[in-house]
Amino acid sequence: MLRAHGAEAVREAERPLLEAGEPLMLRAAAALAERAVHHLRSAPFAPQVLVLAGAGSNGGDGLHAAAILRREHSLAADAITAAPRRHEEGAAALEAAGGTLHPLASLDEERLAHLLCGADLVIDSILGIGGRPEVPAELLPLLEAVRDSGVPVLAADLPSFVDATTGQAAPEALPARETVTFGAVKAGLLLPGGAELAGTVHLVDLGLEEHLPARAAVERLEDADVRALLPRPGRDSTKYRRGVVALAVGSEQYPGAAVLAVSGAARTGAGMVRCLAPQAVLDLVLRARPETVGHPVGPGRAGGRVLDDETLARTHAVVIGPGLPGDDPRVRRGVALLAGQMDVPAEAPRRGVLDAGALGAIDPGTRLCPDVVLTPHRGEAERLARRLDIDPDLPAPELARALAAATGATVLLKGAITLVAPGDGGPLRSQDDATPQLATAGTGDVLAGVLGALLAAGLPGPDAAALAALLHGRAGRLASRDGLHPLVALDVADSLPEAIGTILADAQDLNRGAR
Ligand SMILES: NC(=O)C1=CN([C@@H]2O[C@H](COP(=O)(O)OP(=O)(O)OC[C@H]3O[C@@H](n4cnc5c(N)ncnc54)[C@H](OP(=O)(O)O)[C@@H]3O)[C@@H](O)[C@H]2O)[C@@H](O)CC1
Ligand SMILES: Nc1ncnc2c1ncn2[C@@H]1O[C@H](COP(=O)(O)OP(=O)(O)O)[C@@H](O)[C@H]1O
Ligand SMILES: [K+]
Repeated sequence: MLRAHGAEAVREAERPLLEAGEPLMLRAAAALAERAVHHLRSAPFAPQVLVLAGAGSNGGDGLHAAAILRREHSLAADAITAAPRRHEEGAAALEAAGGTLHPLASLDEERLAHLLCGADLVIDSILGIGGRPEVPAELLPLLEAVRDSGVPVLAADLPSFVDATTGQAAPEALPARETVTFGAVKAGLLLPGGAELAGTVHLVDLGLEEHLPARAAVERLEDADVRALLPRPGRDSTKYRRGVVALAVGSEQYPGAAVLAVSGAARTGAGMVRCLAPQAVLDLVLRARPETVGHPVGPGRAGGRVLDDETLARTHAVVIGPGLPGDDPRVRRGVALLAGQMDVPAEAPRRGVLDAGALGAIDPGTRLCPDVVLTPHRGEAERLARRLDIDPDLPAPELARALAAATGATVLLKGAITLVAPGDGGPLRSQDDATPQLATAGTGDVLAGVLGALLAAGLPGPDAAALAALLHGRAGRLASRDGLHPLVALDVADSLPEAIGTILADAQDLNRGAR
């Protein structure tokens, strides 16, 4: 699990080490220099490095790194000082190593272009965790020139003009090939904004770990976590023990959503998938997925109980919403079931997914638990926020957190980066496993099914939600050959077994290697 922290937590953690006289900046600079050398390994003879240095400690990191590149790697490294002041100790180190510092104000357009023309790598050390996401006017031409030059950028600690805690980024901030981050992954590197600029994140251990708060600000599941979390069948497994999921999905208007959600659940390894839908929808589902257990919802029974008490007691999670109009009786009953407002046996599931059409049935009085997961995309989240009297324009992390706090449910906010705000107030999860090829109708229905299967298997809501986002994103990448070609939603469901198998097989190989 990647665990990231906000700026304040990092400053607190580094304080005791700095007070003890630990040379943190020199260590950070040495690691930065090492990564620069790594990136220059296939560069032409005598490569050149250009450091953009701010006045704070981030600038100090870059200037010391340039000095180390000169002293220890015999590389030509110089700097542009991007602020009226400069980091004096770093500047002195670079000058002593034979480097040149060009004050930005002294460079005209031609001279700047000339410097960039000779550079093989730019180190962005204008701002670190002290940076605000606004670019001063005098720096705009510099950033534009670097961007236009196409020279790869290595960001020191985090891309400049990104808020280390929220990820908020200035539109002009420089995208990096890699971010070499010091002591701890910064939350802003995992959140929308910063994540798009960071490139690969390389963490440098500075001994901060034991001083960081036990609770991270943002977490991200990785492949090793899939192995730990994903239940796999054993010799004593039965279809009931693996988890039974019931999906109230699909209508005359949107019958295909049922096929997609059911396929997502079945392909994730549910023990049994029940589908509660009109007969015409069930016919379609059964043609695609004959293993589905169908429960017809007739016009006469539309408002009635579709599952009897005994069946309900042997169902472990429900998925309500994909392909349902807001006034479908299954929506009202499903929300009432999950909110505990229905007279059902004690064993009836109180865990499940509210998606699409079911999100409209949530009002300010609806109280849910963290094992119920709401899965809105941005538009649905904004509509829900308005009904719950929450500012719909909040940045994504805050919007997800506010919706979770207002409902008690876990909120999975879909997007290029999928955010999960746990209903119990736990750390935000941020999953960046997807491909833009997933932006096509019906892929969200598949996700609801995946999540339903994981909840039915007994995973806590926040874990199930983050894991579902990871598996769904990975299946999308597989289905599109890493974003190379278009996919349709059913391809994502069909790729789930291979996506899961690949992650588990790789983990097994790693384990063997360690033995
Ligand atoms: N964590 C660790 O263990 C280690 C951390 N280390 C390093 O320290 C870095 C943090 O250093 P830092 O505190 O000096 O802040 P940094 O980001 O360099 O500069 C902030 C200054 O810039 C200014 N400013 C802000 N926004 C601005 C804007 N938009 N446009 C223009 N100016 C702006 C602001 O001044 P203000 O405007 O507020 O007066 C402020 O003074 C950290 O990221 C890491 O690289 C390592 O050396 C050792 C190990
Ligand atoms: N640009 C993108 N990059 C990566 N993933 C995306 C992007 N756009 C959408 N997705 C993913 O595709 C899915 C779309 O879901 P949703 O909007 O509910 O579609 P639908 O309602 O048509 O099923 C979500 O899992 C979302 O995270
Ligand atoms: K930086």
